[in-house]
Amino acid sequence: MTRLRLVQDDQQAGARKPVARLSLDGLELAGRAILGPVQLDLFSGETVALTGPSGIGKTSLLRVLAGLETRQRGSVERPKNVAVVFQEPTLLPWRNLQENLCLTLHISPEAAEQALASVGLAGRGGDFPGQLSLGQQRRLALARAFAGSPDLLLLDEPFVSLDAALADEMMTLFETLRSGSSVTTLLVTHAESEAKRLASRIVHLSGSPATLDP
Ligand SMILES: Nc1ncnc2c1ncn2[C@@H]1O[C@H](COP(=O)(O)OP(=O)(O)OP(=O)(O)O)[C@@H](O)[C@H]1O
Repeated sequence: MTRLRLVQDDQQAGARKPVARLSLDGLELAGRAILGPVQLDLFSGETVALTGPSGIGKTSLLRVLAGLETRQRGSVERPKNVAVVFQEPTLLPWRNLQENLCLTLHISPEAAEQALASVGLAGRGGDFPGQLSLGQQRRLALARAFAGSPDLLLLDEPFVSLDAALADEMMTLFETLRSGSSVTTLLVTHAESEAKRLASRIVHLSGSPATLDP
């Protein structure tokens, strides 16, 4: 049985009220223990990187936080307005870019156009997702996440399998969008360099048996 351990730098915890709080006793999927006891508080405006080897349970933890996975034991507190960006952009292929933004975020066409412009897609609102490169689709997915002004942003390896130049461009874009917002972010990543560049705090999912280091 895989058991997991979360090593968390607790310096920032203090008495502040977290924006999101995960108090997990465990998560079993298909009869297998995936996650053990995990306590994770996310505080206002911070970007926390969640790292760990492949298959350890990073995406599962993110899904629990997002409310997409409900089979866990334990409690999750999250704000109302949560945005999730997955590895693969999840755009509606039969809707144009402007509709993709307006329909999912309930924002005006003008706000949608502004969001498109913020990621270098000005004037492309009438195009369909299939007409975009993967890099452009990923930029749009990021723009959509920020355009909804989320209180909590959950990113699941949004820069993975991009060439180095494009990954760098995406990270710069993320930094720009984040600088105009007070969003609290959890970023799942394999890449130490990415975590160091983007995160104010790094937590590491690892170990067997499942325990939580102080
Ligand atoms: N719906 C599911 N049913 C059964 N097992 C699952 C399910 N989803 C994930 N798992 C298993 O849970 C474990 C953790 O998967 P998860 O995707 O959370 O890991 P990860 O750390 O995000 O991996 P990677 O870095 O490779 O994306 C894996 O062994 C996976 O096979």
